[in-house]
Amino acid sequence: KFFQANMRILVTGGAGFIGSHLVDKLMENEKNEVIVADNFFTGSKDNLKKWIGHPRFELIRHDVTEPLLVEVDQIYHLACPASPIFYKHNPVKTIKTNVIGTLNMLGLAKRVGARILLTSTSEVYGDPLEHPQTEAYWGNVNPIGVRSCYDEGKRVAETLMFDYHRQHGIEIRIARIFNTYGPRMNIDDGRVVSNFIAQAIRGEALTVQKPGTQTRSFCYVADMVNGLMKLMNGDNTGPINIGNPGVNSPCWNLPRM
Ligand SMILES: O=c1ccn([C@@H]2O[C@H](COP(=O)(O)OP(=O)(O)O[C@H]3OC[C@@H](O)[C@H](O)[C@H]3O)[C@@H](O)[C@H]2O)c(=O)[nH]1
Repeated sequence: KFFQANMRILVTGGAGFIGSHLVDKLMENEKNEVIVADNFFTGSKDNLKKWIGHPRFELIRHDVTEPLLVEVDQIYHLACPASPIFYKHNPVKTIKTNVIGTLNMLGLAKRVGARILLTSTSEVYGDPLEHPQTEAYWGNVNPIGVRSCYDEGKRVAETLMFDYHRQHGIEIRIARIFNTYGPRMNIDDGRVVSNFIAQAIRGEALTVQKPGTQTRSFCYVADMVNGLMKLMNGDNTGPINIGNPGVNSPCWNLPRM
C-alpha cells in the first residue's frame, strides 16, 4: 500500500444524491479509504467521476439484495430509491432492497465487526397524527398502501438493526432522513423541491398536489451529510431525525423551512 488509510468505509448507494455528497466528504480525509457499492438504478457514475481512479477509492456495481464480501470498518447503508415515483416503480424490489439488502449489510457488519449506519426515513411516521414528529413517536403507517413498500420496508430495516444489535452486539446507528434537497438531485427526481424549481425555470405552473395543506421539513444535503457523519462517529445509536426537531438530536434540529 502506498497510502496509509486507517479506516475503510463502505457506502451503499454512494453514487446517489446524498451518497455521493457523503463520499466527497469522506474522501476529504486522507486517512479514509472509500468503497462504493451501487446498482445505478437512481444513482449515477457521473456523481463520482472526480474520484474514479483515485487510489483511496473503489466503485463496485453491486445490488445489495445480493451478499457482498468486503473487509471494512464502517458501513453507511444508503442504498434504496428514495423518491416516491422511483420507489413505487417496482415496489417488490423496493421492499427486497430494504429487507434483504439490510440483512445482507448486517451480516457483513457482523462478520467483519463493522459499525453500520442505516439511512431510514421520516416516512416511518406514515401519515403522522403528531406534528412535528419526534423520535419518541411510533407513527401511523398504512401496511398495505402504495407507499408501504418504502415505509414498512424501512421500519423492518430498523427492526433488523436493533435485533442484530441486541442479539449479536453489532454497533448500529439509525438516521431518519427528512426531505433533502441540493445539487445533484435529478431533474426528474419527482420530489417537490426539484419539481418546483424545474417548473419555475421553465415558466410552468407549480404542481401543488392535493390536499395542498400537507407539510414537510426540508434539509440541505450538506447539513444532512454532516448529521450522518456525526451520528456514525458519536455514541448515540439513534434513531435520530435529521432535518427535523427530535428528542434525541437536540443539536441537529435544523431550521424548518
Ligand atoms: O410536484 C409536486 C411534488 C410533490 N408535492 C407534494 O409535496 C410533498 C412532498 O413530496 P415529495 O415527493 O417531495 O416527497 P415526500 O416528502 O413525500 O417523501 C420524501 O421525504 C422523506 C424521504 O425520506 C423520502 O425518501 C422521500 O420519499 C407531498 O405532500 C407531495 O404531495 C407537490 O405538491 N407537488
